[in-house]
Amino acid sequence: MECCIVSALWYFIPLYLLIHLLFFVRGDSDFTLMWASLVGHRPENKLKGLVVWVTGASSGIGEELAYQLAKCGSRLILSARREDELKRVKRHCLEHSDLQDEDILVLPLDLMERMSHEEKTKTAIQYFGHIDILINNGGRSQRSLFLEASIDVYQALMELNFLGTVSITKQVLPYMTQRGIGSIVTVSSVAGLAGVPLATGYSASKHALQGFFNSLRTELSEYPKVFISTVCPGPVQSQIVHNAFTDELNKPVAVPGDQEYKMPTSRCVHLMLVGIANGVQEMWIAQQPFLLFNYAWQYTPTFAWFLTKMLGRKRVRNFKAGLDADSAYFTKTKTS
Ligand SMILES: NC(=O)c1ccc[n+]([C@@H]2O[C@H](COP(=O)([O-])OP(=O)(O)OC[C@H]3O[C@@H](n4cnc5c(N)ncnc54)[C@H](O)[C@@H]3O)[C@@H](O)[C@H]2O)c1
Repeated sequence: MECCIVSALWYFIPLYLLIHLLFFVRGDSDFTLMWASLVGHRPENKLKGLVVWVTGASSGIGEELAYQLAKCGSRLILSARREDELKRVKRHCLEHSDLQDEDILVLPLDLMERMSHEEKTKTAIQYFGHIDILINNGGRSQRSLFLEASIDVYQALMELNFLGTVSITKQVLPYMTQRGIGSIVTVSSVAGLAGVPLATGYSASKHALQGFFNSLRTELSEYPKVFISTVCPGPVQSQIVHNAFTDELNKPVAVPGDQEYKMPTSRCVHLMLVGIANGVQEMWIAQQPFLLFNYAWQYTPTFAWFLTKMLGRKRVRNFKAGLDADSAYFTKTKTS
């Protein structure tokens, strides 16, 4: 009998390790999220009927969040600065889901206008009665060298990505602690875990978010049903490069480059919703080699530094030559 168990283990353990290795190499999310997507709750079962507030809902990840949440049957509050774009997203949601007009509130909001956040939150609460999930998604990236960029750009990045997010959270969280239930989900980035050349201010703002929400999660331990989640995507198809800050405020990115090599927005958002449905606290969502890079940062930082310097040098050189800095990681450098 003992002999049978030992020989079964001889087969089982390598098979188990092989499955893990395959997921590791082929996967596009961390182990916890991967596990949740295999055996966890389905978003369509868990998120139906919940009230979800999405900031930055007018394009990219936020727009796709609106579409997939609408299909799950969540009731939505859609926020960004441009009302016409939000109305377009709302129309699309209504055309492709069973939601009714009254299930979606368009609530224009500028994350940088912090004085307005209390009133906006009251409007949302008055409309739906409560908020189940706040998804802090709105934000902008950066494409400029620190030596060339104005300090105003750094101020704007912190005001928008960090303080804007903290400000909305400050307004919404008391309603959740009062009810004893709710989720605050914040879209951070791989740049919130590791350093990224040409994005020193962006990376700093996302590191700030990581530090803030990791601390807040611990502070809220007496509210076991109030969840704090951070999402760390690698490159995802969206308008993020077009909308990035450069070395001066209001100066557009010269060479946004193509987005094709990045993770499809729908895949990223699907994994996010799986993570939200299963209360995953930190989600790493990235195609390879970015996912491996995250693991390297976590477990072998010296090796990660070596990689960062090698790839970073290439990225900076391409940028200085006026080429698209991003696609340089993957293909021959592209000029448009
Ligand atoms: N796309 C990626 O590769 C990637 C990777 C990691 C993290 N992220 C993060 O994902 C989030 C969404 O970005 P995206 O990729 O969809 O880019 P995007 O540019 O397509 O969307 C950004 C959204 O934020 C909104 N926004 C910008 N400034 C705002 C302001 N002052 N007030 C209110 N809303 C504002 C925009 O209107 C838009 O709706 C961001 O927080 C970004 O940092 C993106």
